[in-house]
Amino acid sequence: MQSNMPDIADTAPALQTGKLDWVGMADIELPFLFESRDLAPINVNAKARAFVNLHKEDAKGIHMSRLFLALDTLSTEQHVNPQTIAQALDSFISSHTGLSDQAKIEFKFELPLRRKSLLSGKAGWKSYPLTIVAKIDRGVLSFELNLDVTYSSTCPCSAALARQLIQQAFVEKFQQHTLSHEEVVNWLGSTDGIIATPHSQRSIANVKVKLDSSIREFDILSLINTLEDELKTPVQAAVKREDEQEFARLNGQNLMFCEDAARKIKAVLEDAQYADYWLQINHYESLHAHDAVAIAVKGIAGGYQP
Ligand SMILES: Nc1nc2c(ncn2[C@@H]2O[C@H](COP(=O)(O)OP(=O)(O)OP(=O)(O)O)[C@@H](O)[C@H]2O)c(=O)[nH]1
Repeated sequence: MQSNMPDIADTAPALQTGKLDWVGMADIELPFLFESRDLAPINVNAKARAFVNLHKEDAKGIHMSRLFLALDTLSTEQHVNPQTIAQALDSFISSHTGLSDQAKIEFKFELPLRRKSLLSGKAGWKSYPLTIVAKIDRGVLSFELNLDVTYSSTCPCSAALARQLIQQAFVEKFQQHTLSHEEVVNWLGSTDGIIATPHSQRSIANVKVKLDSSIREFDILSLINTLEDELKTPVQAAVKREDEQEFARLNGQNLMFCEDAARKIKAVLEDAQYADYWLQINHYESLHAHDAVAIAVKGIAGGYQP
């Protein structure tokens, strides 16, 4: 049937000749089973982008269906891991002999993970936005992860200003007489004892890391744990009162500007020895209607740009 049909991608002349960097499809719906170290295979609903370059200057076009069907195999017959992604990239190239020598796949999805509460022993689901970019360029494979981690940041400046107001309130209230221990404890437990509170905000660390091309498996859980352990105040899933109190303590003990968060994350990414990294810290301010942002890269030649 197909052989009787016109196939203009193969036979028609290009309207205009020239090489193209990427040609393919975006926003492809692709549910699949995702594999990563220390996690059971997870069902995710990804949006995929699939591309090859078109280096044959006079070819009319690429064969979109061949890319689409290779992704479909990944979705229906395989689990997604570095090996199966590499196979799909290889099939992109081998199905475009003479047309392409580079291929790229991007998967964007939310990774749902069970996360433990701080103290109460409960657990709940928390989703992490994740993008995986895999490329093959003249036989050389590369992987990149792009992950968002959401946390709470309490402003150190606001905390200092609030402390000053609390001191002033104390001086005004108790200037006349000597205090008993009980009076101080009672006052500290009253609303008057905390006359001002520092502002804190929901914040997001966007982190992009380049992985070693020889990796056998993804290790998203350890990257998330490393980032959250460093920030100390990740957004929580299940929360009982004891967890909320612990969260308040952690916020009070980890006051941070966006610069502080950026330096913490930069240090852990350096320690983890990623081939390259890029990070952007976003503090979605509750004081301002605008946001506080800090950006850093590893700074290698030809690497990520800030
Ligand atoms: N190259 C290209 N194809 C497009 C575009 N928009 C839609 N398509 C369609 O993508 C469909 C699949 O293309 P092919 O992979 O060449 O399909 P096919 O010829 O049935 O598959 P093969 O026999 O493997 O070549 C065709 O029907 C094209 O019309 C576009 O902008 N560029």
